[in-house]
Amino acid sequence: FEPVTTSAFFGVAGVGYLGNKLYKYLFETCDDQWIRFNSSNLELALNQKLFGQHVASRVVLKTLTGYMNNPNPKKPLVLSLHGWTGTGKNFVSQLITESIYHKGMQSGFVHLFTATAHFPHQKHLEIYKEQLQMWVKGNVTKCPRSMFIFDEMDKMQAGLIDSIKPYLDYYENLDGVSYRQAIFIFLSNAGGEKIAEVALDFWNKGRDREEIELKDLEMAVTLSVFNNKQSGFWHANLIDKNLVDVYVPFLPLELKHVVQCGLAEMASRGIDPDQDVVERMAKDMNYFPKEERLFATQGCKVISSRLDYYI
Ligand SMILES: Nc1ncnc2c1ncn2[C@@H]1O[C@H](COP(=O)(O)OP(=O)(O)OP(=O)(O)O)[C@@H](O)[C@H]1O
Repeated sequence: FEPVTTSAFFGVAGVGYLGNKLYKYLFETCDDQWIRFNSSNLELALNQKLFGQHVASRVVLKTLTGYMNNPNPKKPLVLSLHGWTGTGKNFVSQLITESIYHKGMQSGFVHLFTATAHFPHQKHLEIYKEQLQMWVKGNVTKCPRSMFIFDEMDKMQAGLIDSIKPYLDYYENLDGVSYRQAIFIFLSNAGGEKIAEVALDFWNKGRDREEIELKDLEMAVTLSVFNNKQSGFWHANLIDKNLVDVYVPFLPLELKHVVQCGLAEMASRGIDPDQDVVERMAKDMNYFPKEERLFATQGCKVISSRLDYYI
């Protein structure tokens, strides 16, 4: 029997320690080396990269900072982002992930579901429900600070979200798993038209867009979500049960925001931003309502492909 000498022990322990360090350096792990919320980064990104969304920007920053700084949240964070197409809902989700996960959307702890891609067949609803439940449970067990983004909520079959409803609730744990560190983000166009009506009303009254507050839009959003029986929210009664922490309204974008998006797109491609080119492109796009031509029908969504014709 050879007693292990102190130096040999520390040698082995040292190699183990270094190995562990190297592993954590190379592979994403569920700890603060890879997952750390940076509120100032989020604030900066929202201020500099997101155009025309003063309400959404404020609500997202406040809610996320409050939740992430709370060591004992009573439930997982549930955000529901609403608005017209191309107004920045996916983009904001991306900025949120980048402020928490070192790898942003590429993180293995961020899970994106799209109704049409992941749950396309109505007849498979029961299987989807089971799979979704297992996926969420399995991933939160692996990493409590997991994020789940559900895009196209209005195309999600009513009933699907039912299966994960218990996970969004105030339980301390379910079958030994606590969901309180998890973040759920729902994206949908529901409420987009009503939000546009409010924005148009402000414009008609000669009021500044920046005067619009969350309270002016909240009712518009919750009512349209509540009244839409087709919506994936309907069956799950997330509204009745107050499981959604905040509804984040996205305003329809105006020509000046489309121009900002165009300039940002040019800069991101390493091209000198050209105001004339971008304005020409922005003016050729479609706007609604027909008479006022105030809001971009496709928001900033098609900018990157459109720009190619004008450069
Ligand atoms: N408000 C905005 N500020 C800056 N860029 C934006 C904004 N809105 C959209 N964009 C740009 O347009 C792209 C498409 O927008 P995004 O996918 O976020 O729209 P969406 O609201 O999720 O649309 P949909 O409802 O159709 O899914 C983004 O990747 C971003 O580059």
